[in-house]
Formats: sequence, structure tokens, C-alpha cells
Amino acid sequence: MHESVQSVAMIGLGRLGAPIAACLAAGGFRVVGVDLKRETVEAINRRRPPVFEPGLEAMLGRVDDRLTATDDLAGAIRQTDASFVLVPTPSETDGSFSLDYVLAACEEIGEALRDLDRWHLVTIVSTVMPGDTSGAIQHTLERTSGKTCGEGFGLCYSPEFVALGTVIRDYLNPDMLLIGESDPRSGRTLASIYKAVVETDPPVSRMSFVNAEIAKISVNAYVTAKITFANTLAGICERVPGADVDAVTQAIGLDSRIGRKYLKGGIGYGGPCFPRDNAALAHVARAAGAIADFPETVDAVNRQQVDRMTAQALAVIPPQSKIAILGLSYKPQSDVVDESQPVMLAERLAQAGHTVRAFDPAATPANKGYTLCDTQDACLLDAHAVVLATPWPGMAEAVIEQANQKPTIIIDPWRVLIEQTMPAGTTYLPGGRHVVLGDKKTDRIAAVAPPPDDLAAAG
Ligand SMILES: NC(=O)C1=CN([C@@H]2O[C@H](COP(=O)(O)OP(=O)(O)OC[C@H]3O[C@@H](n4cnc5c(N)ncnc54)[C@H](O)[C@@H]3O)[C@@H](O)[C@H]2O)C=CC1
Ligand SMILES: O=C(O)[C@H]1O[C@H](OP(=O)(O)OP(=O)(O)OC[C@H]2O[C@@H](n3ccc(=O)[nH]c3=O)[C@H](O)[C@@H]2O)[C@H](O)[C@@H](O)[C@@H]1O
Repeated sequence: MHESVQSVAMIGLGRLGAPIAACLAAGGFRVVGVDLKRETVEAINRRRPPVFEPGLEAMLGRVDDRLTATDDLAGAIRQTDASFVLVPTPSETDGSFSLDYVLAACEEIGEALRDLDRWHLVTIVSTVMPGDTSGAIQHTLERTSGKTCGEGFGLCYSPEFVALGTVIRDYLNPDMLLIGESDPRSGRTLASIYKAVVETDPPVSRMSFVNAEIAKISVNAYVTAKITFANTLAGICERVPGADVDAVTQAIGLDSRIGRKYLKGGIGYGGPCFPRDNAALAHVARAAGAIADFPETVDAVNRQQVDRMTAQALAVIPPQSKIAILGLSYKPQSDVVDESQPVMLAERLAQAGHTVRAFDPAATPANKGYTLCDTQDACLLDAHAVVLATPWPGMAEAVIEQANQKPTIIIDPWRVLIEQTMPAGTTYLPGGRHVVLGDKKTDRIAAVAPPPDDLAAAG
């Protein structure tokens, strides 16, 4: 434990704040969690997960009496040495992130700091736009506290690189720690808090606020470009006789300049984080008068992936079929459907005149044009075609069982069934592979599926 920081406040106990508060408390800090939502506060105090996150319940079982939750933000600041702000920063229509929640929290933090007779470290973890920490955030804290940043209190910007579904593992095993700091004491203190909790010994990059702000959205923009490159290869491999995207990406991933992570061609990236960060980087570039084409192109090509999947499906599924879509969340082990490609695919196939049923173990999107089923069996009942859109555990087996009972078209964008022997009568379409259907020995996909642009133009 760091000598000066024994207790921390976590402001915002949502998808990130709740698991991180639990990790800090399990790691030995006294943590006061703060949230506006009464049910979230009650859930934490009863050691129940307020959000869907694997492993959170177990982590809450390890916090003993070190974690309490309240809606009293000022009280939490008065009781603690450091605070983390993890409230939403929703995207605006121009691609930038709203600071409304962050500034509302900072107003209250600043007012509490005014009467505090000791130094306190405020760390913004929410993803904010370049310039925000040294701008509106610092100004708000200074105005409301009457103190000078870097003297009366410390300020850091330290975003997380954790993925939903693996928040706890990623938080405890980071590749690196990124810290934008108002002054050396603040950066040093935050680094010591992290080092007391994380299970590895990651490198710490300490820098100015603006560099940390740019670095955060750059990581996501770079990784999405990598995924989009894999998806571009998948689209090519589907049309080139004999080609297999996994053979290509596994080979090129061995080049250390490329690397194998996040190089799986699939259905396109979605979720509450990746899609918005390219839009944010493009906004930063445009606002600065720099070239914005790169992040804009990555975003546009990612959106074309649903066109690619829709074209592939429509090429093999007879008109007015019953289609089962398995998995609607943007990835397994999550209930999130923001920018979910499976949801978009379900809507597109329904628009094309098919009867579409969908099932997800956790997600419940407001469905447009398709039926949301309560069970996997109900979704699969009588289906002519199945799309394994987001392959949760157990789904692959259910699809094979279905195909054993009746001839089925199986569309498998992630190739989870690629090693399986398909039951007789199955039409199997893995994404990213060239497929010769039946005994025609023709390039069926290339011959039948219009390129995505034609499909989009056709409406
Ligand atoms: N979810 C993710 O995987 C990641 C999220 N982030 C960033 O973290 C931030 C938070 O994201 P999530 O945890 O997903 O959001 P969330 O919406 O799940 O949780 C935010 C929580 O903050 C609470 N809140 C809002 N204003 C408050 C206030 N004044 N005082 C106390 N509580 C308040 C809300 O009630 C809510 O429970 C965003 O900026 C996001 O971009 C960054 C990396 C990963
Ligand atoms: O900034 C954020 O908020 C977070 O965004 C992502 O986290 P997340 O969106 O939760 O989940 P990922 O597991 O990274 O997956 C994102 C999307 O990429 C897709 N993906 C991932 C990997 C891959 O090889 N191919 C691919 O299409 C997934 O299917 C999913 O749609 C980043 O991975 C985190 O590091 C970051 O902190």
C-alpha cells in the first residue's frame, strides 16, 4: 500500500467503476463508491453486481468491509485521499465526447475540496477529448475549490484499456499504465496506487494531459484499423478460390511488426467504445485542421462489414426463409448491443423479406422487424438457416444438433464450426473462406453475391 493513500472514492459505479472499485477494495484500499442510482448503491452494499460483468460477484466477495457505496459525493471526498471519476462521456453528433457528467461530478468534488485541509488527488478515468483535462475539467475544479491544481490538489487523466467481459482480468494485468499528470507528485501517487493493486509490473507512461488524451483514443483507433484490415482480407478471401483468411492472418501475425492479437476477421467491430473513438479522432483532426481521412475510412469500412455479411447470407438463403440469429450482443459475455453488427444483420435480413428470430443469453435489444426469442430452442425451431452471429458458449453445439435434425444453412462469420464434420444436407458458409457449394465446382459466392456497394446501392 502507498504510504499516503489508504482510501479512495470511485465516482460512477457502472460497467467500469463497479469492477474497478471491487479490485481496489480487494487489493487493500478502503473504497467509497458513489453513484446517482439508488439501486446501484444498494447492490454494491449488498455485494451484488450492479452491472453484467463476469467475475464481479466473486471479486465483491473478496472486499470484506473495505467497500461501501453512497450517493453522497462530497462525503466520499472528505473521507478519502484520492478519487477516480468514471462517469459516462457520451458521444455528440460531431464525434466529440460530452463532458456534462464529468463536469457535474467535478463541481461537487471541487466544493468538497474547498473545506478539505489536506491534499487530495483527483483522477479522471472517463475517456475525454484532447484538451478537456487542462481545460474545462481543471478550471471547474479550481473554480469550485478555490485551490490551485498541482498545489492544493492533484489532477491526473488516466484512462483504462479494459474490455467489457474481461474488465477485472484486464485491470489487474495491464500492458501499460497511462498517466497524464498536473505535477510529478500526482503522477507518482497514482502510479503507486496502481502498483499496489495490479498483479503484474507494467511500464508506466507519464506525460502531459493532452498526450495521454490523444494516446487513449489512438490505441482504439489503431486496433480498430487492424481489425478492419483483417475484415478486408476476409472479404477478399471469400472471393478468391482456395483462400482462407485465418491462414493469412495467422501467418502475417507472426511478423512482430504486426502481431496476432485483434487480427480476427469476423463481422466487424461494435460496442460502446471502438466505433466512437475513430469518430472522436476524426473530430480532433478536423478541429485542428489536420487530415481526418484515416479514422473516417476505418469507420466507413467497418460499417461495410454488415453489407458483406448480408450479401453472403442473401446469396445462399432462399427467399422468405426462417432465419435464426444466435447472439445479438456485440461480443460474447456481454449484454451490450451498442453498434452491434449482429443486431444490424438481423434487421437487414428481416428487411429483405425473411422471417428472422433471434436469441441472446443476456442482451435484449429493442428489436426492429425480427422476433426476440426467450430460448435458444425457440429461436432455432424450424429454422432454414442459422447465423452464429455472436457465438456464446453452447451455441455451436446447438447449431450442429439442429443441422442433424434437418437440412440447415449454417452461416458462421467467426468460423467456430470450421473443424466440425457437417451433417449431411448442411450448407456451411464460414466467413473469410472461399467456399465451393455442392458439386457444382463453381465459385458460387463470387458468382451470386453482389459486391457490398451494389447491395447498398440497391437499397
Ligand atoms: N465500458 C468500457 O468498456 C470502457 C469505458 N470507458 C470509459 O469509462 C467511462 C464510463 O463508462 P461506463 O462505466 O461504461 O459507463 P456506465 O454508464 O456503465 O457507468 C457510469 C456510471 O456513472 C454514474 N454517474 C453519472 N454521473 C454521476 C455522478 N455525478 N456521480 C456519481 N455517479 C454518476 C451513472 O449512474 C453510472 O452508474 C466512459 O467515459 C467510457 O468511455 C473506458 C474504457 C472502457
Ligand atoms: O476504450 C474502451 O472503452 C475499450 O474498448 C475495447 O474494449 P471492448 O469494446 O469492450 O471489447 P473488445 O473485446 O476489445 O472487442 C471490441 C470489438 O472488436 C471485435 N473484434 C475483436 C478482436 C478481433 O480480432 N476482431 C474483432 O472483430 C469484437 O468482436 C468486438 O465487436 C478495447 O479492447 C479496450 O482496450 C478499451 O478500453
